[in-house]
This record gives sequence, C-alpha cells and structure tokens, in this order.
Amino acid sequence: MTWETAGEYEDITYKKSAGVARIAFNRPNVRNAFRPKTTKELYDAFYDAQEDTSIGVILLSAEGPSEKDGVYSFCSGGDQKARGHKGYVGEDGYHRLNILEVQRLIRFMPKVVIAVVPGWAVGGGHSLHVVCDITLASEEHAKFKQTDADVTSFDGGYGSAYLAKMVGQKKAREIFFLGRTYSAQQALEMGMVNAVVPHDKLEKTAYEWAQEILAKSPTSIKMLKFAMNLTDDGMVGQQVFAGEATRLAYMTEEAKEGRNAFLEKRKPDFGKNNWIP
Ligand SMILES: CC(C)(COP(=O)(O)OP(=O)(O)OC[C@H]1O[C@@H](n2cnc3c(N)ncnc32)[C@H](O)[C@@H]1OP(=O)(O)O)[C@@H](O)C(=O)NCCC(=O)NCCSC(=O)c1cc(O)c2ccccc2c1O
Repeated sequence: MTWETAGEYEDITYKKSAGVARIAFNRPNVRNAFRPKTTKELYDAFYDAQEDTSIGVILLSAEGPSEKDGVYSFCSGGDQKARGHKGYVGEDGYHRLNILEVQRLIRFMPKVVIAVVPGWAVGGGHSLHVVCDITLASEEHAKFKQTDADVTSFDGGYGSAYLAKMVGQKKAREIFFLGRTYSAQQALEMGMVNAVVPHDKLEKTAYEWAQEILAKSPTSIKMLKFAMNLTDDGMVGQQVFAGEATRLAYMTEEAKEGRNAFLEKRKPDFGKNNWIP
C-alpha cells in the first residue's frame, strides 16, 4: 500500500490509498484526546472522504505511540484541558460538543468506517469506535474504558444506547457504571470488536479488510449499512435509507418518463405493463 497525503492538518493525519482513506488522531502525548480543533479537522477529512467517489472505506486510526512514555492510544475522548463550563472551548472561544457531528457523519455516510484501535479507547474515544461500522483492535495494546461517569459526562446516544444493542444491556451498564478497563480479547467476547490482531499487523489487516469490502457492490454495501442503521435511527434512519431508494428509482425508465413528460408539458406514459408483482 502506498499512502498519499490527502490534507495537511495539525491534530490529525489524512491519507488515501487505492480506494481507502486513513484518518488518524495525531496527539499521542495526550492519549489522542480531541479538542475543538481536532473535531473540526476530523469533520473536514471525513467529509472529504465521503465526497470522494474513489473512496469506499475509511480507516479511523491513530498515530503513536506517545513520545513521553511509549503508550499507544486510539483516543481518550474530550481534552479535559480544553473543557470549559458548557463544552469544549476552541480558538474562537465558543463552547462545543461537536464530536457528535463527527459521530453522525460516520453513521450516515454511505461508506464503511473501520475503527483501528492501537491502544486506549476511552470516554468519547470509546464512543467513536462504537459508532464505526467495524472495530479492529491491537492484541497487545488496545484497552477499552468508559470514564464518562468519572468526569460528569454522558454520551446518551450511540456511545451508550447503541453500545447496549451491541453488547447487551447488562454489559453496557457495567461498562458505564463501573468504568473498568477491558482488553481487546474481552471486547471481542462482548461483541464490540470484530477481530483482535497482533499489533504489528493491525494497520495492514485493516487495509486488507478495506480491500475485501471494496471488491463488493458499492450499492449493496451502502444499502446494507443504511438498512442495519434504520430501526435504531428512527425517522432519520428511514430518511437516509429512503433517500438512497429514491436515487435508485430516479435511475429507472419510469422516472425518466416522469421528468421528460413534465419538461415537454405532456401527460406521462408510464406504460401499461409495469406493475411488477
Ligand atoms: C486514557 C487514560 C485511561 C490513560 O491512562 P494512562 O495512565 O495511560 O495515562 P495518563 O493518564 O498519565 O495520561 C497521559 C497524558 O495524557 C493526558 N491525557 C489523557 N487523557 C486526556 C484527556 N482526555 N484530556 C486531556 N489530557 C489527557 C494526561 O493528562 C497525561 O498528560 P501529562 O501532561 O500528565 O503527561 C487516562 O489518561 C484517562 O482516563 N484519560 C481521561 C479520559 C476521559 O475522561 N475522557 C473524557 C471523557 S468525556 C468525553 O470524552 C466526551 C466528549 C464529548 O465531546 C461529548 C459530547 C457529548 C456527549 C458526551 C461527550 C463525552 O463523553
């Protein structure tokens, strides 16, 4: 794989290679905690990957290890040093919780997002891996922990409720109420990780999974992701799925006839034998 830089950022790295985009946290000395700048950069890179028609799979990964102590991290959630009294404060002085916008972009984008977890996935960082479509974890270094209840925070959306769908209600409550640390193997057994991979093969394995997905039908992958999201996402899930169904309908001869008839100021002729059972 030959990665090419796809954007210059301060808090993340962004690369592309053969249909795969790799977005990685790049604040390893603070366990890849996100501040508003990080969140803005993440949103920007994810949006670019969504709009790029050559990209089908996005890896959300992390640079590291920390230069200070050699510890690997995926993300330790919101940067507590940037936390003000009503959100995380950016250079513009506003208080934001805009990691939730990144979560929604990951959830609703018509592409597969794989969380590549080389180390700590904690707090809002844990929620990010939960919202990704697939999670691969480092056998030696990945650790999963929910500290929301230690710092008076609560991800009441995908981070907790969707997690409960994944690992079951009792386990999700244990994860949040006790805030214990779980290994990659334990996370696999709970059902919140797809595979545990030796650390030195993690990135390569994620790239291989991405290539396997890229060999499939883009329409099938997109419709399957939205179908699996649908019931948990309520009316928005229906809207996203139905939007793609509308696109498919637009591609039919019937739709072309409807449009052309309007433009030509005549009655549409949809044909008498198109009521397929
Ligand atoms: C992740 C840890 C468990 C790792 O422990 P370890 O002992 O290995 O490392 P240190 O604790 O010594 O940390 C090394 C170094 O990194 C700094 N650091 C680590 N995490 C953060 C952080 N989140 N913010 C700022 N700085 C961090 C630490 O200070 C050290 O710096 P030195 O200068 O001393 O070297 C452990 O670090 C840990 O528990 N971290 C905190 C995890 C946490 O509580 N995260 C926040 C949870 S809340 C959240 O993320 C969140 C954000 C949102 O925007 C939301 C929005 C809407 C709803 C919910 C949200 C939400 O829950």
